[in-house]
Amino acid sequence: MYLSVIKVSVPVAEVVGVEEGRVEILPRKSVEDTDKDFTGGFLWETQVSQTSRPQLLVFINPFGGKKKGRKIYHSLVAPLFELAGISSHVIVTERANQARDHLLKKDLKGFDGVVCVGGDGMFSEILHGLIGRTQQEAGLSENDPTVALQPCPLHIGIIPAGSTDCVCYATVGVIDPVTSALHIIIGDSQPLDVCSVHQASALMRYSVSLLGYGFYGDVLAESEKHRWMGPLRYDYSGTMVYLSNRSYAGIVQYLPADPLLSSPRDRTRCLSGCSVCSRTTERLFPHSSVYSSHFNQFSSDSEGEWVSVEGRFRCVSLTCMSSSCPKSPLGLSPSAHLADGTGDLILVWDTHPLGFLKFLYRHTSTQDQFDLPFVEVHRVKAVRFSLPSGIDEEERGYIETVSRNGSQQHLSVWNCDGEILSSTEILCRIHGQLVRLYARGIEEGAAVHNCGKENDKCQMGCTLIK
Ligand SMILES: Nc1ncnc2c1ncn2[C@@H]1O[C@H](COP(=O)(O)OP(=O)(O)OP(=O)(O)O)[C@@H](O)[C@H]1O
Repeated sequence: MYLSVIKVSVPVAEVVGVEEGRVEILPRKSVEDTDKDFTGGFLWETQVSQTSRPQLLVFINPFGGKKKGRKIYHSLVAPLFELAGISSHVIVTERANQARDHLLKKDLKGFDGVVCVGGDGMFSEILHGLIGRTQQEAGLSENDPTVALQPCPLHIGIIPAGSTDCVCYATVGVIDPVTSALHIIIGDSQPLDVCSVHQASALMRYSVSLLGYGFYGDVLAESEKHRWMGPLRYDYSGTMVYLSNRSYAGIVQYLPADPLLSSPRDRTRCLSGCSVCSRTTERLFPHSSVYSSHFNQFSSDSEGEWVSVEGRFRCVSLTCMSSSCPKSPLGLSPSAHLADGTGDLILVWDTHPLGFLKFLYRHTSTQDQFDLPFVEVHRVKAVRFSLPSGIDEEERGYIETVSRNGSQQHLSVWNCDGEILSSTEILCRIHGQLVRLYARGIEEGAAVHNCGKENDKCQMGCTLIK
């Protein structure tokens, strides 16, 4: 649908700012300016009502990040929703998991999307609530790791207001509440893969970014002991864990993805309109009906052959997206895709401390972190992790065991999107495009700085990527 303004034609879905006599995209407009820009008088009121603007259920975590969730929503986001004619039902949470429980139990009729105002933990609550609700309604058991989960009909919007906003950063390219609000208003739709994590026949959690055993598990466990330090705890804990120089025994089995479709080392980036993800949409939803024809990704005939490796690892990581963040501009796996139905499995074998430091350091630069003799990366559909015989799962956590060479070692824990898992032996499966976000991926022109900041504001020394 096109809106004609004097002699200029622009797609309605792309218009976010209007002034008499000219039309321009104003992604970083301040709220004070939006009155005259956004409505533009009768013309906008008429046109806006013809487009389908979402009905939203909004959850605000008042304690996320710097505790500014409420302020961010009411001063920056709500005025834009109001101007766009969006009706929103706002719930300020009073406890952890309130949003998840609401989504699992309450009437959601009439809502097009759920918005979380908070950080990655809050996003995870929404994710678990919506996936759980959708499976309940479809009569599917989340505890069965072989079941093809039903995609969620409601979109998720993220208004970043946490101390970690990695999912927002990885799907929008910047951490900015106004930009995210505009993606919601426009009704952008970005599919996202989700990894289910099971122990035996019980669902443990869902993950969209990092599942890490070894180094990343230890850093999370260590940082939990130092929460009082604030965000600095991650740097401190990273240093302490690095200095402890640990490696862990394990058996990793994985189900490779089709190597003809893409590779974790093809040096491409998953950007807005990514062709690999678009082909996956066509494969998963051939009749373009997301909710009626979900492809059974785990049918036994299409599964392929599992590969098994055993040894000692510095870390074992599985990531469903690049997992880029301001500290690691290109991310854990720079060529990973948001919505291709696969994850990247990164195996870092035991090595000398300087080698491992080199690997870690390369995450902060554009150097290829996989181009090291002790590192492997595989694009996979599923991963199983188990302990070699002789190591007891019951002894998980930080119970010390004595390794063969006599030095003291520990079992590690799994870091699942910032939460510690209570099991070591797990089965992970990637569910292609299980949820949709109000986002459009990282735009080519916008991906100027991978730290998400503009040229003059970047203090990370991050590398400019075109
Ligand atoms: N009202 C509440 N009181 C306490 N905890 C809450 C409340 N609402 C949500 N939570 C929980 O707070 C956790 C952290 O929230 P969020 O992700 O928004 O902030 P964050 O600052 O990024 O978190 P983190 O400190 O983990 O980095 C989430 O796991 C969520 O379940």
